[in-house]
Amino acid sequence: MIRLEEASWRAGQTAIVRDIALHVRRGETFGLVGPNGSGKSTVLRLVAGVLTPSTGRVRLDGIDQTRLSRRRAARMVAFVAQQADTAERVTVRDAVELGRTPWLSMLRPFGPGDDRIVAHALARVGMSDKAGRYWQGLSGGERQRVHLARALAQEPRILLLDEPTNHLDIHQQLSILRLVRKLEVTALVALHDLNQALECDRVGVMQAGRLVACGPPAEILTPDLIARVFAVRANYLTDPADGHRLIRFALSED
Ligand SMILES: Nc1ncnc2c1ncn2[C@@H]1O[C@H](COP(=O)(O)OP(=O)(O)OP(=O)(O)O)[C@@H](O)[C@H]1O
Repeated sequence: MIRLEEASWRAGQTAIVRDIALHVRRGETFGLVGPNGSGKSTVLRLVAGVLTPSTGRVRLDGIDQTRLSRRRAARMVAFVAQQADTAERVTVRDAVELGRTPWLSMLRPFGPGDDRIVAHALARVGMSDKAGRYWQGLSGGERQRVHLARALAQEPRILLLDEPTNHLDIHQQLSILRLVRKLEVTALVALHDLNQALECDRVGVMQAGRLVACGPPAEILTPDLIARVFAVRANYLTDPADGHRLIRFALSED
């Protein structure tokens, strides 16, 4: 469970996110949407503990994020940031094995159980056949999937994903989102594609550093809100094949 209590973060004198009150329930997949620069990544970084709130609080399963030891936080939360990088001379398997680090110690070295978890994580993102490849030679989408596999190998209770589908082909986009929804984790996911956001349990909408709406996607992502926040015209269409609803966008002036 993730709870932000009136959390704000300032860079110098500039408020980047303000008074964010947000509760992501255990096991829920929560989509965070908003225009470029509205503060989505900053919220994720506050939850990850990369940033500390200037005012307010972030609680993870009831515990104040600032009171968690690094090791405990690393067991609890996995964060896949945008444009995350990795040392170049590692293989895909090495990169995913790093996800096991918070669980290892002198008395609990890497063992067959960890090997199985790593193999399973690679399989879940469809990268088993590339486990021996070097990071350097991977495509953008393959790197993205390896980062997700590392996060899965971490076996976190909370998964933070910053635009996980960017770089991915359409099959991978759909399968990664389905995977995240199926996982028994609390997932907070920053997304640009509002049709993908429709598949989340709930969504939060960021605008200019504030959370301006929060709730079930079909109730929140109305044409009116989309026009106000994203400055585009939105129409809901229904797929005649299966009745699935989707949004079509156009510039307001068209
Ligand atoms: N360390 C910082 N110092 C100054 N400004 C910052 C800092 N971090 C973020 N910002 C600014 O805060 C705003 C919010 O940034 P953030 O990355 O959270 O937005 P975002 O919604 O994730 O954007 P995008 O959709 O483009 O990824 C941006 O205008 C950004 O330039």
